[in-house]
Amino acid sequence: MDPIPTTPGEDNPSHLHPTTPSTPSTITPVPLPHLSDHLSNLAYYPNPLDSNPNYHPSDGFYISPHDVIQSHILHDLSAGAAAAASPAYHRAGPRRQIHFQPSEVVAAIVTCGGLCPGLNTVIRELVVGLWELYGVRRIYGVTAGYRGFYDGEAPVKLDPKMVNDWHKKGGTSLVTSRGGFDLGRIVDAIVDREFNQIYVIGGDGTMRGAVKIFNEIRRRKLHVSITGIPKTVDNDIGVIDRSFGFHTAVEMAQQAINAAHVEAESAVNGIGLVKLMGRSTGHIALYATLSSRDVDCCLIPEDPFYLYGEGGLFEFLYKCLKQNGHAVIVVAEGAGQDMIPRSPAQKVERDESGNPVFLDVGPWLKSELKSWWDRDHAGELFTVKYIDPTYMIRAVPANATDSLYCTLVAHSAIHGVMAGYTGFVSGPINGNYAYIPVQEVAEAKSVVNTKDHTWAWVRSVTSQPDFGKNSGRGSFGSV
Ligand SMILES: Nc1ncnc2c1ncn2[C@@H]1O[C@H](COP(=O)(O)OP(=O)(O)O)[C@@H](O)[C@H]1O
Ligand SMILES: O=P(O)(O)OC[C@H]1O[C@](O)(COP(=O)(O)O)[C@@H](O)[C@@H]1O
Ligand SMILES: [Mg+2]
Repeated sequence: MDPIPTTPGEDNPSHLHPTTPSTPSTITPVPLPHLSDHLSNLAYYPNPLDSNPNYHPSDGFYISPHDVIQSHILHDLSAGAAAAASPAYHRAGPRRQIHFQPSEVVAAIVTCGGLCPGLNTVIRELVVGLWELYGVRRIYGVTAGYRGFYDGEAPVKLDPKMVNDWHKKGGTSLVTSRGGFDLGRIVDAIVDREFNQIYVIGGDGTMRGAVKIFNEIRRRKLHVSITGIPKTVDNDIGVIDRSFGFHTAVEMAQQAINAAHVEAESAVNGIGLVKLMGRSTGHIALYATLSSRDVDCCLIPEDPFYLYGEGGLFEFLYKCLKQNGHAVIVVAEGAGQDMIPRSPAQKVERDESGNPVFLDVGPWLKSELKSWWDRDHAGELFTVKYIDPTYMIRAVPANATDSLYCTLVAHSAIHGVMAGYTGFVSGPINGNYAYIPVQEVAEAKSVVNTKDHTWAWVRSVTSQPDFGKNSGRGSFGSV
């Protein structure tokens, strides 16, 4: 493929990079790193989609640097011009000119951190997309997370035939791991294996690692693009609307909540207690509660609760039992951690990636419930049925909605990397796919906002106490 000469105009490769829009606008795109930031004399080529029989690129097909997505689409018009000033991100999608010649691409795909429904779908779509859209033939899977770059099995050569049915399987066929982030050895391995496109699929920790790799690539002035594809079953990554796999996990959680409800309803003073994943955020618990409608109380890390006293959990539950004969509680694994007694060693325990290791809130709460009943209501029948679906909500293939997301996010990543962008993440912002600097994603965190309408909605469907308002009044004050 012949390089494109650099002539002024819309097709000038300099337009692949953020520029000042031709019409004055109050919207300034968030700058997106590009290989040309640290390398000079890059060549550009026509996009092979021009000659792909399945595509007929017409006006508007290719995304220009002037196509942006605003992060805030809700405005208070009384705030005047200031209302429109919110970060705008470059829109994801194919560019008219690409920087990588497909025959020179050596792509590496790696999955890191915990599982999430859809991981295998993203891998499949990266392989098929690189192969079919751009004609890339050298695609490798790095096994067992970041450590796989320099340790263990050699990268596996991937092709569409091999990954054909991966989307039907939960987990990651490339295998994943925590820890094992050795920056120097990872970048050395990238150089040794001549990888020039790195697709990193992972959560917040993975993105922090990707920032470091990106910075090291720039420091060494390597001709390597790196991109992050955000994966988090907890939905704890900021900037993007949500991660793939989150909706699937919420859907899976319904089975546990339904079972807890049936058990609770079928007992005298029955309590169904369900613990759901969510290390430091309660998104899964919240969405599972709202979609179920059988939940009486949703406990999340963002809304510290207490057990005894006026306005506390037990007072509320007693009311539920007297009114309805049963109650269903959903608790996120990160909730109530400050109330669970722990040894000094447990206080500082971390997993291999440095994440805090939590004590199990489920059995603790079950035991507290029993102690409360024995203490305050001895002689009355009481049952607690505890359900912990743990890995069952994430070790499954993606549902249809998440599957579509996986394809769109994988293709977005490919188009961006082929255009020479680097150090970025693809993800939906207000329903449209955007490119976001990986540094920004690594620093952003998505937590449940207990001041907004959604949390008010939870409280209105559950009628659970406003623990924040009442905090300090119970014998386990919130912290
Ligand atoms: N601050 C960090 N710097 C570099 N690497 C990190 C950092 N935090 C986590 N990692 C690495 O990213 C990978 C996944 O992190 P982890 O927290 O386990 O999962 P997730 O990415 O899903 O949040 C691990 O290999 C871990 O060592
Ligand atoms: O897979 P492990 O190491 O048992 O960790 C379980 C944790 O993984 C999570 O699914 C989150 O994982 P990530 O940080 O990889 O997104 C949490 O909900 C849960 O606490
Ligand atoms: Mg994480």
